[in-house]
Amino acid sequence: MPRPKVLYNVGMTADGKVVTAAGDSRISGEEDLKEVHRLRAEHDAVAVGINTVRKDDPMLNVRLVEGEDPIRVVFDTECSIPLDCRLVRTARDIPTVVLCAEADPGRVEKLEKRGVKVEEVGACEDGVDVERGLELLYDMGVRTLLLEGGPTLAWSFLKRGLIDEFRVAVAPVLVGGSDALTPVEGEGFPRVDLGVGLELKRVERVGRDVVLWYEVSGSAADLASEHEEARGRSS
Ligand SMILES: NC(=O)C1=CN([C@@H]2O[C@H](COP(=O)(O)OP(=O)(O)OC[C@H]3O[C@@H](n4cnc5c(N)ncnc54)[C@H](O)[C@@H]3O)[C@@H](O)[C@H]2O)C=CC1
Ligand SMILES: Nc1nc(O)c(N)c(N[C@@H]2O[C@H](COP(=O)(O)O)[C@@H](O)[C@H]2O)n1
Repeated sequence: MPRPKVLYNVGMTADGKVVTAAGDSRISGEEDLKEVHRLRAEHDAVAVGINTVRKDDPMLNVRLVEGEDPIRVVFDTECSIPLDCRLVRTARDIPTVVLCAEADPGRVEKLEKRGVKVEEVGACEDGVDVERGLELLYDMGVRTLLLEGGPTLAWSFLKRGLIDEFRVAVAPVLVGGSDALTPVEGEGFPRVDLGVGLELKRVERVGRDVVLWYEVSGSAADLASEHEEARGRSS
């Protein structure tokens, strides 16, 4: 089934964290944030997991450069997105879609009254069925998706071969913290040779940050089936 092309973008410290153990995720420098807004404007939709909404209360719009706002998408298993978060409060002005596994009709009504489109796409082992969710976005006309995290949702995409490109802005700061999250969390692959291979396409200095832009090497579908086979062989 066709799905949108997915770019996963994060801001990371030089020691590999996307948020401190205490919850501060203001990592990218000013110039990179402008680039992120450019990327938002170039994509049909931008997606995050519900924890990112809870922790950051993001806007996910285009405001640091000129450009159109993308559709904002939240992967929210139980449709628990707070009614007073900024995404919901601005859903009448910027298209906002909540993809959930299942939803209470009363909750759906409250969200839809506020302009949010709620789609029940069913569940997978991690939460919302991501493959079905991407197919549905494709049916809605979304051809390009900017995945902005967080790392738990990113693992769910990655292990299914659903990330095509990875862009990381490395900030010149070390924060430590064994509980501080990295760009991809979840169970992880058991061996390095089972990991998703990347090909470096570009390195650039953006303000004080260094941006690394990778393509997933090989087709995502091939990688997903290779990983399945290899995981079968290793267990
Ligand atoms: N530095 C950066 O660029 C970024 C940092 N962050 C930080 O990451 C943190 C949030 O990340 P996480 O805790 O990893 O949460 P997350 O934002 O990835 O959300 C995970 C939650 O989404 C729901 N979900 C629904 N369907 C799912 C699926 N198929 N797979 C996985 N989860 C699914 C589940 O309830 C799950 O607990 C925040 O502290 C935020 O500040 C987030 C984005 C970018
Ligand atoms: N690229 C990048 N660098 C960082 O340092 C970040 N903290 C993030 N965070 C992502 O952007 C969202 C905030 O968006 P708004 O400024 O509110 O529009 C945040 O929730 C993360 O998804 N990204």
